[in-house]
Amino acid sequence: MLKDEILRYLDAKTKTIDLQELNADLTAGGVAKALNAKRNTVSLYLNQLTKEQKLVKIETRPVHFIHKAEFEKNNFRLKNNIYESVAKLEHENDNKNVLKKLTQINPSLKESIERVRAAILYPNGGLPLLITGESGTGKSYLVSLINQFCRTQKLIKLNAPFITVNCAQYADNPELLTSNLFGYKKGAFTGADFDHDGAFVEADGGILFLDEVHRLGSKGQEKLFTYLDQGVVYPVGETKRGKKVNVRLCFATTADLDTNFLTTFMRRIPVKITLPPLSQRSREERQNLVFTLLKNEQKRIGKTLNVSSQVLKMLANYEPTGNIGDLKNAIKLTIARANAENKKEKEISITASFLPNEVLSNSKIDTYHSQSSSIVINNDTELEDLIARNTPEKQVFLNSLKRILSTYAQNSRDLHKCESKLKQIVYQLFDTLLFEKDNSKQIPFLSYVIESVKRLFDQLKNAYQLKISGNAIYAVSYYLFERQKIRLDNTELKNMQDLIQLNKDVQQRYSEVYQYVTRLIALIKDNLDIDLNEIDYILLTIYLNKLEIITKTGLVKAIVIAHGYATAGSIANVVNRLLNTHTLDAFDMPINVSTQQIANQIIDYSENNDISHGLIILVDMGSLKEIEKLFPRQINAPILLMNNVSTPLALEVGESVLKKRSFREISENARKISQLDIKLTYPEKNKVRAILTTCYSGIGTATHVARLLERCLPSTKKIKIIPYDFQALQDTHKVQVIKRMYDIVGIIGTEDPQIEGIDFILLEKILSDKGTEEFKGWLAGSFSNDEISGISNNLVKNFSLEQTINMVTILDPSKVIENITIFIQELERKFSFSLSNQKKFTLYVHVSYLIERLIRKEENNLKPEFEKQFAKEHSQDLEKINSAFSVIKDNYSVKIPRSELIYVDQIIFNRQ
Ligand SMILES: Nc1ncnc2c1ncn2[C@@H]1O[C@H](COP(=O)(O)OP(=O)(O)OP(=O)(O)O)[C@@H](O)[C@H]1O
Repeated sequence: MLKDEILRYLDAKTKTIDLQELNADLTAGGVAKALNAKRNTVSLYLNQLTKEQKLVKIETRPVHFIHKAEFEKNNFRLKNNIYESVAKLEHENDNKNVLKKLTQINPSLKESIERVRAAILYPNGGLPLLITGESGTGKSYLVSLINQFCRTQKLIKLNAPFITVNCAQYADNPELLTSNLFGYKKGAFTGADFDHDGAFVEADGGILFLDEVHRLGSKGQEKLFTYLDQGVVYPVGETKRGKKVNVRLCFATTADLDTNFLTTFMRRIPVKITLPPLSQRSREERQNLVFTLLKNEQKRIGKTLNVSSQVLKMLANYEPTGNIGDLKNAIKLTIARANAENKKEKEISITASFLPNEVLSNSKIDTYHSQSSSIVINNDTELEDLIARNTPEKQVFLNSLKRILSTYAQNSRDLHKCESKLKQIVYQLFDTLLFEKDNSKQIPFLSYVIESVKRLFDQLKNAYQLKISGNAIYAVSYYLFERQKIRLDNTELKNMQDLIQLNKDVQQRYSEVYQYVTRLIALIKDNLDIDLNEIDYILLTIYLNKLEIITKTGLVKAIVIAHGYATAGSIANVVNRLLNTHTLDAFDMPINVSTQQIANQIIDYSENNDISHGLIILVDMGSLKEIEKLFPRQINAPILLMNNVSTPLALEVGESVLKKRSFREISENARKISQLDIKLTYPEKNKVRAILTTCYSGIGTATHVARLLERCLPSTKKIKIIPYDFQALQDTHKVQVIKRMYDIVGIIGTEDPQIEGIDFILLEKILSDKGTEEFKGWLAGSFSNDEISGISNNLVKNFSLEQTINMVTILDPSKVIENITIFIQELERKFSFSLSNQKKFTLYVHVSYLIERLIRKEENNLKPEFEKQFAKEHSQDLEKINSAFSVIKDNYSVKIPRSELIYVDQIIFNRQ
């Protein structure tokens, strides 16, 4: 069939490909001509084969096609099957470091590999190399890596030959071996009917690998001297005119060097290395090899592997006589068996029952490493992540850092392009530190760090009025605990410039979380004396951004400023204790402090605390006039300034803050307590433009929508995106406060809160022509036309359903969509109605977020009385919703709490 023919043809052509000079043989026209077929039909098949991942398409002009597997065999792995250019394709070449990678996985080979490198890089064609080692220790494998290394380092041409001759195949016929190696002349022996070039001539310009070289015998070895000494080979039957060839020689043998080789031959091979058998490798190294082989198999079959800890342990302890070769076969067999039993499953569990008998009986009992847990290996799992489980913390840390920086550099230093990849690396790092390292021991310093981080988080929560999930405390504590052991010197951070740039990008991209992290790091430096730098800003910000950090709906901040050693502090203390919560902050000022210094203190406070809901300042001075004047415009919140502070006044204010009284009420009540001046100022001139996001199903989803939107806007902060609780937007008083603080441009959400004078765009309509136009209109005052058209392009990218769901969950979005679609169909069937698109969209967003919350065991609480009453009134409907959730419950092993059923009911029926 033509399609197969095309594949065979390109397979052959790819063998000798030179990426720098792609020729016409690899184009549709070239293929059509060579196979004498119609160009259109050939094009059709070429594209089909590309889709089937058998070919790789390079979109040069004209377009070229190469055989993927053949290319990867000789060169490097390709992640995609379509590339814009040869340069883009070459970008994937991480084989430059194949030898380095080998030593990362096999530390026992480090010294040998150093010598191999030195031999290869030796001027004028390198030095011959002899590799010894038991069968299956990886001799041939090492030579294949040497081959890749030579090509990618451009030591030989990309299409240079790589010829292997297994001398064992000629065990009984040394003459045949010699003639195959060196060639022969016509008539040299019976049957030599024509001149024949041997392997040496074939390998000219490339690599010749002689495996089982001890089978060469002494005569064969002697014949090699001529080449080794003069670079010339003499075909059998030719004694005068030798042929000059340039071949890099690699030899391998399982035999003893002293008894099987001529000493004169041995003397001519300057570099000899021995690969150790599995039994002489460390447990970590054997485990690394198991990971490597498992990952290779996973890639081959394309399914997710869930490998039990028992299997991991047994494989790591297996020391067969056939070494890595046998280990590889055992792993192949195990996975084949597991796969055969679970043919239809996309994820296969690899348990001990699938292991071959040899592994079960030969694997040593493991008593020492009883900690290890099972692992999941899927398409996204990188070998580095698996290896990290075995590596010392500093190495894990450095490896992650290097991967972050190289990913960033490879993506043209554009955070948007590599955001998800970076997140994956960071989450993996934290997971490794949290779950994989042996944290079971009681370590006093770790307990101290946990206690301190708890305290620091409390301060952070107070400063910014945040709600931070409990996980964060442990994740950050373990991180810091490991981090303080690591001292990084500058030589380890070669890409300092990139680091600084990435840090800036992260700051812009996640400005809100970055602000918290900055404060957190300052607190850590002060309290725990751990030295942190840009790296930590980047890692902590990306990690904490993943967790739910929600600004609690608005408490006003209040501070007491008084002269004297502890006046302000003691007033605030009393009030905080009486109110049983941290409500007031305090600043004690020296007696002779200037008003300007006080103002500076306040500005400083406003920069480190979330005062967006307002700031009350209680001072002990007689006149406010002077202070008020000193507040420059940068304090961007309403400020209520009161003088003559006393404990009763502070208590009244503290209580009012907790009760969320308005500034007007607070002022009136304060006047009842004492004689005082009160000034209220609004930052009218500096009002920030803001777009609000809201979602019927709660602040969590609104926050996610806000993040999606932030991704679309340039990071100029000309417009703030603020998530708001839908219920809060129903409260006219709260809306008034928001309006006073911000110039609200519009609201985007899943339900219109119907605020007078403020435009609303339905989330699902934002991509419609009308929605996008309206949104662009909102931006007109703040951005240039170019920026606006960039933003509208970003909208299309970020607001597809898949993207939206991708953003709100860590789960596989396509699976999530699939399951929610079934859930919605079930709902419609059970209630015999059909939901509007808007409702469906809301359900997709809400339920995907809900699944993730349930997996993380975070609940969305309702007031108990309300929940009870609601459940009583609508029990049948809640039951139907619950049973429609079966698909979600089964697939994610979660239970749906009653409060969540009520949320869904509210979305469907708008019931309050
Ligand atoms: N470090 C390694 N990482 C991953 N796979 C390896 C490694 N070393 C060897 N292998 C794999 O193990 C198998 C056996 O290795 P190889 O054939 O290179 O061993 P050998 O020493 O040449 O054996 P023999 O002497 O029997 O020819 C091969 O399939 C190879 O791909």
